[in-house]
Amino acid sequence: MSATFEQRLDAFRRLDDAKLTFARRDWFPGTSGNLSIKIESEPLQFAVTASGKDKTKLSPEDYLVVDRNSRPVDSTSLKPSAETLIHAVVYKKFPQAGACFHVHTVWNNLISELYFGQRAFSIQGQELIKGLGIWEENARITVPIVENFADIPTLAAAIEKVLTPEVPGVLIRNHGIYAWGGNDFEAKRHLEAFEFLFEYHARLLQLRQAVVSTTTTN
Ligand SMILES: CSC[C@@H](O)[C@@H](O)C(=O)COP(=O)(O)O
Ligand SMILES: [Zn+2]
Repeated sequence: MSATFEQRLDAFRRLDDAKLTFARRDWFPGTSGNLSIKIESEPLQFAVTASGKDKTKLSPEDYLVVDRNSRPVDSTSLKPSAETLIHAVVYKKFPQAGACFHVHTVWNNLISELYFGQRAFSIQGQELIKGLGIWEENARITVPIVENFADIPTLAAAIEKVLTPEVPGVLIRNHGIYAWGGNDFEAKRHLEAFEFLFEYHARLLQLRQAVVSTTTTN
């Protein structure tokens, strides 16, 4: 059965909210980024941003609904995000996921490049790890990093291989992050927590370097 008008409207409104919040933070440079919200699990249907749009703006042609094969469920001139396949991979792997957000930021790109050698970025003992829903004492998280394959099915397959239920996100080298959650509120919280951790860690490295330089030159 196809999503009802009310279900679509609700998903589109939630996407508007998320999009404007992230746009205010400059998380969509150069039309980058894509967002989705699940509408139905069985059969899978989700609302996703249309490809190539300026995601800092709202228009009546921002979103469309696609099926588990990333194909539009209605006849439309809109093209789903070029990376819709990645959203579909997340929803298929994690049936409890209800929203999936992708942004390109300088901090997530820096971390993805710095730690690509290890294919993962780990961080421990930072309070914002709780923002990922991980509450253990002195918790350590490991975010997988995949190569930025230009071919989207190849990229989606690489992502599928490294997805883990422990951490609701994956970095793509010199590209950006995909973060998801049970609903849009949770996916946003996860994305914000990841971005905080990336920026914190990158700035810490810079400051440590500055301290080392000061102490060695004085
Ligand atoms: C314009 S650079 C970004 C794109 O190549 C892509 O990575 C992206 O995030 C947005 O693609 P889109 O098809 O608009 O969803
Ligand atoms: Zn992208």
